[in-house]
Order: sequence, then structure tokens, then C-alpha cells
Amino acid sequence: MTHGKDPHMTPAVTAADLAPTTYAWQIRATGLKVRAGRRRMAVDGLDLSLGTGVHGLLGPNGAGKTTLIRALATVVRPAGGGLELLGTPVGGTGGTGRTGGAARTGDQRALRRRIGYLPQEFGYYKRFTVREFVEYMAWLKEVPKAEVPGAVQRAVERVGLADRADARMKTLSGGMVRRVGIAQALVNDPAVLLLDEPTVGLDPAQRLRFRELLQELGLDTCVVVSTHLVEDVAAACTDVVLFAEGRLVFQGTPDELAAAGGPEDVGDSPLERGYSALLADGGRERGTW
Ligand SMILES: Nc1ncnc2c1ncn2[C@@H]1O[C@H](COP(=O)(O)OP(=O)(O)OP(=O)(O)O)[C@@H](O)[C@H]1O
Repeated sequence: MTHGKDPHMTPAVTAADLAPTTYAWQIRATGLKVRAGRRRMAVDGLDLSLGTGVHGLLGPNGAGKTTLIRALATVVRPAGGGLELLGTPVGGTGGTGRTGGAARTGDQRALRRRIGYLPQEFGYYKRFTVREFVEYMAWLKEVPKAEVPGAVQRAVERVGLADRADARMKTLSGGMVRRVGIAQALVNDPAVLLLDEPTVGLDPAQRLRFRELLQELGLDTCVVVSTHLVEDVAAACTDVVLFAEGRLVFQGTPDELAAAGGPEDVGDSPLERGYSALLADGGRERGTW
């Protein structure tokens, strides 16, 4: 390698660029704590290791799923514990990195280039076309200029919107906007893909297509997908992470989740009954929503 010798060469190659394959897990949280708002500890001491595959994040309303995903997307900084993404510590007080747990700005930027994130609600300029919006996101993700048109085209095709690529965002249906959101999350070909409720608003045919896409992505990507639809998990996830009150309740395969339930548990399917059984000490017995 010759970089580092020429003072005119920018940007500097960071540790994250040089050592992308030295981690055991794409995502590793140890005693992770993340606040939502000023006070509430929405993630409260989470130990979780995730590698390649599709990880379905399930949990009741208010469990802390969105807050966890925001921390994984490096949008919010952990309040405690350790979090490593692609081998780079991103914050908290318990990390093991050379910077005492927090990534340096250069590492953080390099990391963000390798993360895809679909927030529960995302903003966009209504006058942008689909292509312009996804291009804009590619630019934010620092996709090399020459690769942008191809990357945008591929992402738009993957969500079945090639024929609407030149339509303005304001003319799209809610489900199509959601699919544009998925396209922008994919445009940088991320190593970690974070999708917060991606199937909301998708019609049944699109949900099926999306599950296929998830399975395809899970072959070489660490995908975390939060959902309320247990069928999404059954159809597309290699692994279930069940989360309640900021803590991990269960991690295992969909079959293991199903096996946790019995006929006495609430639900229309084995997975739903497993879900209810594992959360039985929580909301269900108190008869709350
Ligand atoms: N900005 C905020 N200020 C205060 N509390 C918040 C804030 N955002 C979220 N919370 C609280 O933090 C907890 C976790 O919220 P979060 O949105 O992460 O849950 P969730 O599992 O994604 O829920 P849902 O399934 O309803 O989307 C909830 O009790 C919520 O009320």
C-alpha cells in the first residue's frame, strides 16, 4: 500500500477501512444502554451479538426497538455499556476500542458508509424524483461518484420501482414511498442494514416480494428488521430477537420461538403463541394492551 506517504492524498484511510474483516460479529452490544428523550432508558443493559443473516426484532409497543435501531444506525449515542459495529466501537463507556469506547470522527464516517438505515419515518423533498432522492442519499453515504448511477438503478430495481424512477416523490402511494425508503437504505450496498418496520403500508404482493429480497440480502449482510408482523419473521428471518422493556427476552430461530408456546397461549399461529408465552410475565397477564 502506498497511501499515507503522499501528504496531498485525502481522505486518510482509517482503521475501519483497513480492518473490515477482523470482527467476529457485525453487531455486538454488551450491557448497552440507550436513552429515549432525556430520561427514559429505553435500552437498558442489552447483551446481543448479531452476524450475517436476517434478524427479526420483535417486541410490544414501547419495548425500545426503534431506540435500539437508532443506536445501531449511530443516530443516537449510547448512554452506557459497549457497542461495536463492524469491529468499530461507537460509544458508551464500556467499549474495548483504543479510543476508550467512542469512535473517532473518521472511523464513524467510514462506518456510516457501510450502514443502511430505513427509519420508521423518513423525510424527503416532495419535488425530488425517486431517482433524485436515492441519488441524494447515495451522495450522503459517500458512494464514489462514478458508481452512483449504477447503484441507484440497482436499488430502485430491487424494490420494483424502475418504472417509477422518474416520478416525483409526491405522486407516489404510501407503500411506494416505503419502497423508496428501502431503496435508499440499500444504495450503498451496506454490510449492516437496519430496517425499522419496513413492511408497514406494503400490499400483500409487495410484502411477499420484500421477504424474498430480505432472504437474498441476508446471505451476505447483517440485516436487522423490526416488525410487528410475526409472519414476516416466519417467512424471512434466520433469527428472532425478542425485546421487552429495554431488555433481551429471547434470541433464537423462528422454530425455537414457536416451540416456546403451547395451546394455552394467546395467538393464531405457533410463532404468535411462542411470542405470547415468552412475554407472559409482562403485559398479557396484566391484561394491558
Ligand atoms: N423522545 C422521547 N422522549 C421520551 N420517551 C421516549 C421518547 N421516544 C421514545 N420514548 C419512550 O421510550 C420507550 C421505547 O420507545 P421505542 O420507540 O424505542 O419503542 P418501540 O419498541 O420501537 O415501540 P413501537 O413498537 O411502538 O414502535 C417507550 O416507552 C417510549 O415511550
